[in-house]
Formats: sequence, structure tokens, C-alpha cells
Amino acid sequence: MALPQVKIGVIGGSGLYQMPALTGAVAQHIPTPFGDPSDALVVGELAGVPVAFLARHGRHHQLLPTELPARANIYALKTLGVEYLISVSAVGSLRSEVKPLDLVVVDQFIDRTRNRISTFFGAGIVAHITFENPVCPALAQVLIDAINTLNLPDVTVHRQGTYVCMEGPAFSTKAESELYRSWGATVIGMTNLPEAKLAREAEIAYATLALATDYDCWHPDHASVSVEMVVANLRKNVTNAQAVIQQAVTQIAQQPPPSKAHRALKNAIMTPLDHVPPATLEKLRPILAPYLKNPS
Ligand SMILES: CSC[C@H]1O[C@H](OP(=O)(O)O)[C@H](O)[C@@H]1O
Ligand SMILES: Nc1ncnc2[nH]cnc12
Repeated sequence: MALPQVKIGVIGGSGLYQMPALTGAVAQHIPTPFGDPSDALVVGELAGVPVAFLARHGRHHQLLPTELPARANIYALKTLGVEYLISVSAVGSLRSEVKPLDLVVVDQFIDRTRNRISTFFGAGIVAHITFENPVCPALAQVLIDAINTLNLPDVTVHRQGTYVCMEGPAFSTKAESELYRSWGATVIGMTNLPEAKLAREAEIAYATLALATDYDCWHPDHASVSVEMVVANLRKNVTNAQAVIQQAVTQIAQQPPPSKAHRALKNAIMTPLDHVPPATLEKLRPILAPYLKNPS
């Protein structure tokens, strides 16, 4: 049976394993050439707008950051027709002004992962996407506007910030935490960078709504991060996150923001497509479709 087509995707991280506001939800199991996604993609409507939701670590939080099938996740979302992808993530704060329970609309990343595959390319096709601005500024602005429109009581929003993506699963040492602070980074997590790269390769606009849950382990006046602390703070602000997503989705549906990400491969593919092995072209068909002579 043909899959439903949905323009907006949401990846929920720690603490956001489902979206109760999603109506008419149907679970879609979408196998991909890169394996199975983290879980079924749940397709339904948020305030009347079709949305696909995916629990990043699986609905029971059973996948480590290193084990996340990021390629399958992004590929499956692309197969559904997703053009805008909102990531919701728990992060540690590396700055005193970003307090636990604050929201950060991240605009930069630093890659400290060591054991992830963050490209769809290879196997006879080479491409180099531009990644100077890893987050789609137009989609990030939608998140900021959504937060401002909601006027949530007691919520501080930071309109930009650099997210260090570490390998995990252990949290950082104090020396690492201080190192990232000396680099000027704002928050730390373990998941978003591979997703952002793969979404760009798949020409999907990507933005992150980061929920600060702790001060990692650098702050002299605050206890070091623990799962207990992260979960307690997530419980408090996951409702806010869902409200922001619903508002953002409404705004995207009313006025889809133009995004350069939607043409990210235009000048990125090095290998002439007639020199790419047919099996590779077939595997990447949903991603390469606009550039193929015979797209369907
Ligand atoms: C439960 S604390 C560490 C865990 O939380 C974050 O996950 P996500 O980005 O999916 O919200 C962090 O990256 C770690 O995976
Ligand atoms: N301090 C931290 N480090 C890495 N990932 C996190 N997720 C939430 N808090 C974190």
C-alpha cells in the first residue's frame, strides 16, 4: 500500500516518546536500505496538519546514541515526503546563562562523535554538502516565533547556541566539559549532529529545539548531570516542547518557509550519475530523485 505523504517530521528525543496530541495516528513500519528506523513512524495530524513522529531512541528508550539508525530514520522520513524536520533533544548546559528548563534553538554544531556513519554517500557516489549553517535558519526562526507566540510562562528561550555532539553514552569528564566551554559551546548532547548532516544530504530542512536539563559537570554550584536529573527536568518541560511543536507545525503549514536545504545536493554531487553503479542509484532513489533522468 502506498505510504501517506507528510511534509513535516518530528524526532522526539529523551522524554518525548509519543505525541498524545497527534490525532488519527497510524504506525508505519518503514524498512529502508539502511536498516529499520528506531521505531515505527507515527503518522497523524497535529491541529489538522499531517505530521510524522519518530521516537529517536525507540519508544522504550532502548537504543544508545551510538546505536541510533540515523540513516534509516532520515531515509524513512524522506520516503514519507518530509521536507521540514524538527528535532527535540535534551541537552546539558555549558553556560551559566542557559539554565535547566530553558529552551535553546541551536544554530551550530561541533562534532565530537567517533563511531557514527553520517552520510548516505559512498558505494560509487561522492557528494560533499555545504554545512556552514547546519541548521535551517528559516525553520529555526519558525521555532523562535512559535515560542514567542505561545508566550509560555517562566520559559526563557535562547535564539542561538552551539551544540557539542559527543559520542557517549557516558557523560563528559570535567576536563572535557571545561574544554567545550573554552570553545564557546553552549550545550551538549549525543544525538543531533549525524541527523543534521543526513537531513541536509536528504534535502530536508532541519532545526533543533533543545531542552536544557542540567549543567553537565562543570558548574561549581550545581550537582553533576545524572539520568535522574535529566528525567526530572524533562518531565517538567516536555509539555512546553509539545506546545511549541504544535504551534510551529501550524505556522509551517500556513506559510512553508523557503529553505536552501531543499536544494542542498544541487552543487554537491561530484560523481556523474551515469558513472554511479545502478544499485547505488536505486538505493538512494528517494534522495536523488530530483537529479535523476527517470525519477520515479
Ligand atoms: C537521558 S540523558 C542523555 C541522552 O539524552 C539526550 O538524548 P536526545 O538528544 O535524544 O534527547 C542525549 O543526547 C543523550 O542521548
Ligand atoms: N550533560 C549532558 N551531556 C550529554 N547529553 C546530555 N543530555 C542531557 N544532558 C546531557
